Amino acid sequence: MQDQAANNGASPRQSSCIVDGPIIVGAGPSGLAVAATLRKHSVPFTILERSDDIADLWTNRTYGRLRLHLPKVFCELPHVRFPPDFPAYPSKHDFLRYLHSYAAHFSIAPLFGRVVTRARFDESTSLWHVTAAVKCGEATEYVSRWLVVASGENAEVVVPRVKGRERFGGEVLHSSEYKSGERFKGKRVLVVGCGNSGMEMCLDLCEHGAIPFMSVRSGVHVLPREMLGTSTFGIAMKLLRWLPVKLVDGFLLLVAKMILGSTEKYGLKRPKLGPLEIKGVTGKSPVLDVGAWSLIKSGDIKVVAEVESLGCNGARFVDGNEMAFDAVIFATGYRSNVPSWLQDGSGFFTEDGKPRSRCPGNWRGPNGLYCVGFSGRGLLGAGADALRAATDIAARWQQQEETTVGAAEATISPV
Ligand SMILES: Cc1cc2nc3c(=O)[nH]c(=O)nc-3n(C[C@H](O)[C@H](O)[C@H](O)COP(=O)(O)OP(=O)(O)OC[C@H]3O[C@@H](n4cnc5c(N)ncnc54)[C@H](O)[C@@H]3O)c2cc1C
Ligand SMILES: NC(=O)C1=CN([C@@H]2O[C@H](COP(=O)(O)OP(=O)(O)OC[C@H]3O[C@@H](n4cnc5c(N)ncnc54)[C@H](OP(=O)(O)O)[C@@H]3O)[C@@H](O)[C@H]2O)C=CC1
Ligand SMILES: O=C(O)C(=O)Cc1c[nH]c2ccccc12
Repeated sequence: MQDQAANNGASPRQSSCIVDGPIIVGAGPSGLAVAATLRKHSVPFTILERSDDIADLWTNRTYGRLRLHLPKVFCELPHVRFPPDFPAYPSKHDFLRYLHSYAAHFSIAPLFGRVVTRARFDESTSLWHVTAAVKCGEATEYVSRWLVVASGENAEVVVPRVKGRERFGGEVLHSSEYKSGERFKGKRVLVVGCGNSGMEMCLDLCEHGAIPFMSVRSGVHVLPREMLGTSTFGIAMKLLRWLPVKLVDGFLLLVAKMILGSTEKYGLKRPKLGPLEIKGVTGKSPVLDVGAWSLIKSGDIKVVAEVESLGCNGARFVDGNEMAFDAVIFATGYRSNVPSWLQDGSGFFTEDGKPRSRCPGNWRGPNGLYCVGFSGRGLLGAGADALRAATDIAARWQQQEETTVGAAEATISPV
């Protein structure tokens, strides 16, 4: 890394350095997988990570009971298998252990505490200028030919504006702040949202003696995590090799109905598009049930309508019902933060901060821009993107090195 200027005179203080190899934004699974693959090709890199450790989402923004909900073979990063003693569905602690040893194995040392606030492409030099806020208003500009966006589809929380929220006297939190149901024992808790987070928190609340209510707006596909002893996801992947997605969805829904019964009867309408098709088209994940469904059937988890407003001690719903609650937890999902920092002149990303083109053509943008972990296919998709992006960068890096060495040899060779 080459230091360019101590301070350009602008306020706040900003230093600038040209880095060797690409700049990677984010040290989650995607950023680590890109770095590992670059390491294999002997390409240097710089990772900028806002938090003070790797895998911030998994370390700090997930609940205690979380397990991978896809079988382990679908969650491994490129080049390193999970240890053989890992369970079929590793816990978040298992997964974190793996990620730390992955980073150590490839000697990946991100620069922590660097919040990327701006990235712009300079047409005149064909270089990316990436600004990262460090602390106390200080900032550093990193300059490179290549920029890898690996900041995640789940970078920021989504909390809807609900009328009367400021009047509600109980605790309000987002699922990313929820650790365990222990402290809600005996409390009436409204969980807004019925994705995997909403479902699993309701299950956890029940198991800790709380009284959960799950507010549903538009419904969701609930699938058993396993069908006849085999993972539903694994079956779907196998069938997709031979059959179109609509047929596979039809099969999954038929078996789900046989195993779970009708979900509509309990207030969970199924979307019009099938579970895999809707995941591909909108990114909405089906719920892979790990136990909440039977508690919905037994009435321990109560399904309620969309929230209309909050009051001092409870909520009003769009169907006119009103109920008292001690706490409200928004399990309303996440969003990308790319639009807040990437100046994307070419419109490669949408306003939602996801690549405009669909998988598999979504990992490479113009001008040395790459995008890893935005294919809506979880860790499996992140690993595939990482391999493609890092291999492409490595080829260009090698080319550049050869040109530079060639030019240097030409300069020093005797005439
Ligand atoms: C609760 C939960 C459970 C999940 N379970 C599964 C599962 O079982 N299987 C599966 O396949 N997928 C799962 N997912 C999907 C999840 O997106 C992936 O597992 C994985 O975390 C994606 O990795 P990533 O590196 O792309 O993003 P992240 O893990 O979100 O990592 C992005 C990193 O970028 C950093 N960052 C963001 N913005 C900036 C910035 N401006 N400057 C600097 N750094 C920044 C973040 O701090 C973070 O460390 C789950 C998601 C959630 C929320
Ligand atoms: N064990 C595991 O592996 C787990 C994996 N995950 C994954 O993490 C990702 C995020 O999941 P999750 O946190 O559940 O988020 P999701 O985006 O999947 O679900 C959000 C939920 O909140 C609802 N919602 C959003 N906005 C509003 C609003 N304004 N008013 C009312 N309801 C609203 C949505 O309803 P609507 O459909 O109407 O918009 C939906 O039910 C997913 O990929 C998921 O699969 C999460 C937890 C556990
Ligand atoms: O946890 C998620 O939502 C994931 O992104 C993993 C995932 C990728 N493809 C899927 C299809 C069905 C269910 C989960 C996933």
